[in-house]
Amino acid sequence: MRKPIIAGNWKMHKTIAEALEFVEKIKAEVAGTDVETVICAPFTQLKDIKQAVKDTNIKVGAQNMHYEEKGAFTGEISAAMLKELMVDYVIIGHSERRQYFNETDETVNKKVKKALAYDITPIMCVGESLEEREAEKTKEIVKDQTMKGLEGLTNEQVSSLVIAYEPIWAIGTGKTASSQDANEVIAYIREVVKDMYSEEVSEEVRIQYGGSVKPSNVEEIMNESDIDGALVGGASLEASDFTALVNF
Ligand SMILES: O=C(CO)COP(=O)(O)O
Repeated sequence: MRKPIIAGNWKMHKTIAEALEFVEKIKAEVAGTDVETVICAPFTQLKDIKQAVKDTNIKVGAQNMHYEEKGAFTGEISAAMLKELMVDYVIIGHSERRQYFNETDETVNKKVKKALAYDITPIMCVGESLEEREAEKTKEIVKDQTMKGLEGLTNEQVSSLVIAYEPIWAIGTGKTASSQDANEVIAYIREVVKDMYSEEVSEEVRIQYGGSVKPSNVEEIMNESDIDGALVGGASLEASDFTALVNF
């Protein structure tokens, strides 16, 4: 059985004080859940959040990292730096990073490998744009991104990571893919993983949906056969919404 995983992606929101206030509000509310609960926060908050959740089941993720070990990469953060903070997850290849920060399938692949080498679980994002969807290229795009992103990994590594299917047109727009559509694409990604690795790996890898997930639609999405979780932007910023998502 794949453990459900709800992850909040705060993007560029919250100060440390606001983050800690949020954590205090959700701690008790998510204490009894079997759902893996993850907060992906900006770098500046990670240390304090990790400290604040230390006696809870809440996991902490970063939103990006560099693939090199160290060096002259002004403004970047390495896997070792995240590991030092005991970060559990790292989002890799979010569409906003692909769009605004030149992230490519090749850098995504390098980052996935580096995160795994440091025992940080990657949440690797894939997803098509509106033009690509309208041109009926959704499957082609997600297949390409999945294959390139996961290239050269072991079965065990792929089984352990998380993939997030986030159609770009559904991010922050209020437009959600219908749960059936999202499930169909996610089942297809599972097929791609099966062809690349094995049936067992494809049954073990967890695949989330992301794009305008909110308390009112999370249950329907989570009830789909192939969707194991959600990667949530806007609705993860309010403690009451986030706890509702985790307790879907
Ligand atoms: O990009 C997302 C999560 O990574 C989705 O954002 P929204 O939930 O705000 O649409």
